[in-house]
Amino acid sequence: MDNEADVFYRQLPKVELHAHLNGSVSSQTIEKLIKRKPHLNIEHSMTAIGKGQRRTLDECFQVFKVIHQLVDTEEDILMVTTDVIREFAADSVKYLELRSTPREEKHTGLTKKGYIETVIRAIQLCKNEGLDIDVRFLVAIDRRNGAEVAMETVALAEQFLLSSDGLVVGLDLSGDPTVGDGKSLLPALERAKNCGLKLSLHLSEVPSQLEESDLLLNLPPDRIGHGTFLHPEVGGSQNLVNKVLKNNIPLELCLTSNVKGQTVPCYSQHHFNYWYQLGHPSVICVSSLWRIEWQHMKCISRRGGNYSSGVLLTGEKHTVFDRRRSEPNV
Ligand SMILES: CNc1ncnc2c1ncn2[C@@H]1O[C@H](COP(=O)(O)O)[C@@H](O)[C@H]1O
Repeated sequence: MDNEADVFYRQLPKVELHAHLNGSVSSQTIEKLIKRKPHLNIEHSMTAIGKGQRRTLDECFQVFKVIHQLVDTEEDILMVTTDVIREFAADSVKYLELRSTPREEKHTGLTKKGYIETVIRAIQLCKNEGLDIDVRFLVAIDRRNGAEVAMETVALAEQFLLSSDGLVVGLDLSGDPTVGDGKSLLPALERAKNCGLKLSLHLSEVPSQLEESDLLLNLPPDRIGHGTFLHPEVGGSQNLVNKVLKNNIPLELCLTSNVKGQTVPCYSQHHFNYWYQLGHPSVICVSSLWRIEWQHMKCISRRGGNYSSGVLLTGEKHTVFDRRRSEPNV
């Protein structure tokens, strides 16, 4: 049963700016998908990272591959998107930006255009239901798919930017950070920026992305996803930090995701602390299915402090990580 703190965090109005659609599928929805596709022999444990468990980043990406097998028709996408939006609304998220990579599935007839149209239809359905949540969509580029696909994705996003009545607002660059080359994606990202799509880029999620981040920060992006290894203490550089500061680019910090994916050893060493000390705009986000009940908020919030669970509100300085608390078991 929920304790007083759980109820407090759930009811607190929140903003969620970094939620991968297929990373946000709840276990109830996974159940429904598994029932729809028994022939795939997918077990629940293959689609989630449980309480107390950690996985390598690579294993996290294997989980997405399994979920993608379960979500391969317009019908699935409609169900997943409406379920995800309803669940965020039930968690008192008032503004939600979902992001997802449009996929083509030849065996079901799913097209990338149909994928985006279905997500938009789901957002509209939820709006018509009168849910108290404002939802927007970022079309995602999966960096693993290379420059040509990235350019096609931008062309699609551009179409929907003009035709979706304000629902498609931008472009996300994500995918396994150890694969692919950000430099080759630059022309697609520049085109996106020039046509008015907002850019949220996963940058420096792993230490080896120093040069790539340096290059992509010149765009500059409108927001940065993760940014785990930007600062010098963890192998980044002051030059990268200066670029972020100079352009005042907000960071989307996904604490649970980073700890579960083992790019950050524990909450008390999360780079939230670094950017908060600089007074830099940062927003706390969930990222993926390891969105365990907002629990990470408990370790950064002091009673009476000025944090909300989804967004840093005002600037009164106080302990970011209350070191008297033990690490939450999420
Ligand atoms: C753990 N940190 C991460 N870093 C980079 N990309 C990530 C990610 N978590 C998720 N994704 C991206 O989101 C896709 C799943 O949702 P969609 O099918 O697009 O809705 C993954 O395949 C990956 O491309």
